[in-house]
Amino acid sequence: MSTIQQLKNFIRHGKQARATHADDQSHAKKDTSPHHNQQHLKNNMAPAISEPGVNVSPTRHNNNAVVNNAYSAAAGDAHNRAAQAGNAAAHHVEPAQAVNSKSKSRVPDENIAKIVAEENANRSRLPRYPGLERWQLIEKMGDGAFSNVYRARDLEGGLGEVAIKVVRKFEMNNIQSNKHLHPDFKPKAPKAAERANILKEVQIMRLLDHPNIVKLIDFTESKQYYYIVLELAPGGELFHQIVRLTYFSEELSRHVIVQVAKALEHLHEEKGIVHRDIKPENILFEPIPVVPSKHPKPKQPGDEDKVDEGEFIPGVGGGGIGRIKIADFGLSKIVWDNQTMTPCGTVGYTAPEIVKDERYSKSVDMWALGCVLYTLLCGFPPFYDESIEVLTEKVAKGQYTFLSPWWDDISKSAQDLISHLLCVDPEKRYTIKEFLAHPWIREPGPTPRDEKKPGSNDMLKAFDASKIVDGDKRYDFRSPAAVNLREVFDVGYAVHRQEEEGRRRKQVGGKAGVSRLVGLDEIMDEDMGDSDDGPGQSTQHLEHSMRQAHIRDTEHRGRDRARKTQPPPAAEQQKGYGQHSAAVAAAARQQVRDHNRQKGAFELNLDGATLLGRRGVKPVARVA
Ligand SMILES: Nc1ncnc2c1ncn2[C@@H]1O[C@H](COP(=O)(O)OP(=O)(O)OP(=O)(O)O)[C@@H](O)[C@H]1O
Repeated sequence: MSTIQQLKNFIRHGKQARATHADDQSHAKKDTSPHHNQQHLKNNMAPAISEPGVNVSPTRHNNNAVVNNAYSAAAGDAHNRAAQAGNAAAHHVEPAQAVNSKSKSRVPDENIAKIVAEENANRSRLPRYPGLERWQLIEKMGDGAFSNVYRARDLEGGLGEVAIKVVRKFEMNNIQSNKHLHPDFKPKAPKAAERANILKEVQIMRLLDHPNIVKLIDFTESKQYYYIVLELAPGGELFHQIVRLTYFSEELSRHVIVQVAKALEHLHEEKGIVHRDIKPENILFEPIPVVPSKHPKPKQPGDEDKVDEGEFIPGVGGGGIGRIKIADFGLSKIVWDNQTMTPCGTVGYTAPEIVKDERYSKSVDMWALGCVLYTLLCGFPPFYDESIEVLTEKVAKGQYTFLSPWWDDISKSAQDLISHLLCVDPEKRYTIKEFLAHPWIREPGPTPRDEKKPGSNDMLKAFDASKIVDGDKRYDFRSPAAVNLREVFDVGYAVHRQEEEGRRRKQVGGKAGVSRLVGLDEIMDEDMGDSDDGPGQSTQHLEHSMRQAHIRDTEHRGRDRARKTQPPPAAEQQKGYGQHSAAVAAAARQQVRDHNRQKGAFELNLDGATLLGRRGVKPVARVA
């Protein structure tokens, strides 16, 4: 199968559940019927989300008559909304729901629709989940394919504020039944794979303890949900700060990228883990107050909308960005050395051929690190084209440029470092150690930029950042602009990962007897023989071991952290959580589906704008 075909499949199938979920959301949001409005007050009395067959007993929030009445009414309304959501799903022929009745899911259709509707009907009305009584949900911060992420407070006090990822098991169960709608979708055991992926993510996070990696605090589950309790990164995604600041100074870019690199060093060198999804969405941060610039630079034409980064304070940060934390280990793998049976990087001596394999595997993260650094410095990604075919080719051939005039004032040393990361040959690409030893990292000299940067913001405008405002208003990350910027990142990374890992798999597969890299993914894919009737033995085993995985010793760490990470009031305005995710992804994927339907081709569309179309300056490609 061609790379492009694989990519199409990746986009269509890997992300479809998220789109389905988002479609439900948009329908729920659009409901302005009188009935809906009448029920609004009652709805604000959030019903606890019940599990089928589980009685919902009154909690301390609803143990009086008034609230109980409201609860019943709201529960009734939830049924109506569920029906609407169900209809909406049917209109969209979103497979996860449309074929649900044919699946052997243990959760009946109407209950799934009800739960999804209750979860998503009103973002300001937070659901209550069975088994999460210890936590008070404060705010929804983001969502993923099968999950919602909330900021929450520990009602028992010790752990302060955390992020809780609530993962819906039932959608994972149902996604397997999509395959007949997509002829080329032939997963081995999708239910097992999806569930195993979550467990694997938790399993990997349990191994990690680093200041630049979001810590796992606890893992529990109910019948229908997994609950992953995580250290809170109160600033949200770095992505939002890039959109906000347009581009970063070299000092701030270094501050960010060094911390990401330290996290990767821990993963690669100490734990033998590859992250495989390093991108601005998965780089979170702790906010700091912005110190106004002592000598504000005059704004250049085209930079009118750029928010001033403020003073950079060495060792602390700038632009509102303090400590960096990388998150989302959903695609991560342990790279095993199957001679020593230890994860690669954990032993002092490793045979040359293994070092080579290991290097290939980890080099995917180094490529991504180059993409992130490039983007931080200029505000747009290194690889872009409106056509997915051309984009694929550009990524495969490593065709990028340090575009003039945007790169004119960025140091040659930074460009040199990037060129060692965006290097097509993984053998020549910098390792994490080489990266950290580069002069731009170790001996930062004076940086020539920021004096003059004509029209740099126009590049961002190609992504239509018109809704971005400063002050206490939130940015509109649901805009097509943000959709497209994210999509460009996602597609670029996916192309590269698939290309490089596919090539490697072929090479390694052909060499019998040579040590093989075995990711936990592959172990799972091979071992998880789940049937429709229930999880396979390996999944069960893993689930069992995960149930034992309550991480008690984090209570201390949590307490310390809660003290340290109270965001200062000024920083409050800086945060930008990932509430866009589902809507953004839905819009993007809808666009993709429409394009596929209309043209039979897959293209990225920037609302008719080419990346350079609106900038009004002729680009000069200088360095390839
Ligand atoms: N520890 C955290 N602190 C603050 N925000 C977080 C945290 N974890 C996740 N988020 C927010 O929730 C979003 C979704 O989280 P995450 O990427 O882990 O979910 P996911 O289900 O794996 O998503 P995807 O399907 O895109 O991979 C993040 O992009 C971020 O905005």
